[in-house]
Amino acid sequence: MVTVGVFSERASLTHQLGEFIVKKQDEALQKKSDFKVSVSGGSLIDALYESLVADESLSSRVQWSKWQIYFSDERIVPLTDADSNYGAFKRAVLDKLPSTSQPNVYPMDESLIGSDAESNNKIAAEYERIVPQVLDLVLLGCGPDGHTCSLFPGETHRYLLNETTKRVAWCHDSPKPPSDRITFTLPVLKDAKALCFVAEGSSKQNIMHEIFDLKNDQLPTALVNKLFGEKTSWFVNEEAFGKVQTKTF
Ligand SMILES: O=C(O)[C@H](O)[C@@H](O)[C@H](O)[C@H](O)COP(=O)(O)O
Repeated sequence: MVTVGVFSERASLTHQLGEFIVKKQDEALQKKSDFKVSVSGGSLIDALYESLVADESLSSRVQWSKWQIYFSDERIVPLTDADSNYGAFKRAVLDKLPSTSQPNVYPMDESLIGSDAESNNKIAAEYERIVPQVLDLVLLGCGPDGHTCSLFPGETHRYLLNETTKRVAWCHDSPKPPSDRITFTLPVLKDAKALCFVAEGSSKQNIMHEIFDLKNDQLPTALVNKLFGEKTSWFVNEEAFGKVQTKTF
């Protein structure tokens, strides 16, 4: 069963999200010397800033130097490009941390960017090489179409959901620009210890209804709930959850 927290105030959502992440960090650090986490792009990144940097009661408990940070998906653009997920995370979070308290961050190798399929496949393969088998926590967004990572709904994109060998794959036709991306595939989510979605705002109402009431597992997000529900948590606000009827997740 999926765990869902619905919040009326943004500050409570980001605080509880931060508590959740710090708990996962502490659990990981009780057993080993690092916390392996991946982040996604989109509005999640601002929520992470609010939770882990701006929230003073939490920021002092984040042991950044023990974090190993990966990207659940990345757009194939230079890391300084406005579209880069690494770039967005750097500007919102990393640049706000003191130089003495920086995490280890593993961005895509931008030196491999070319303009053909071969270089895009190589970028994915190289990223797969550095992503650990087991992540302690995978942080995910949910698009208004029900995508997560760069796993999109629909037949055109099924090749990514069906991927069982490649753990990181080239997404060559993303309906959300830019078109070329790399993305974790389901095997990475399967092996991770915990998965956590953040979804906010009224633009998510229809898709939340499809995911939680209709349980339409053609949607990658609903499929993640179905396959990995026991280790999946959602942090949503009341606007996003406005049309959801069910109380059993
Ligand atoms: O690079 C990306 O596009 C993201 O990783 C993507 O999967 C994102 O998480 C969702 O689209 C939700 O984004 P919003 O929260 O901004 O709607």
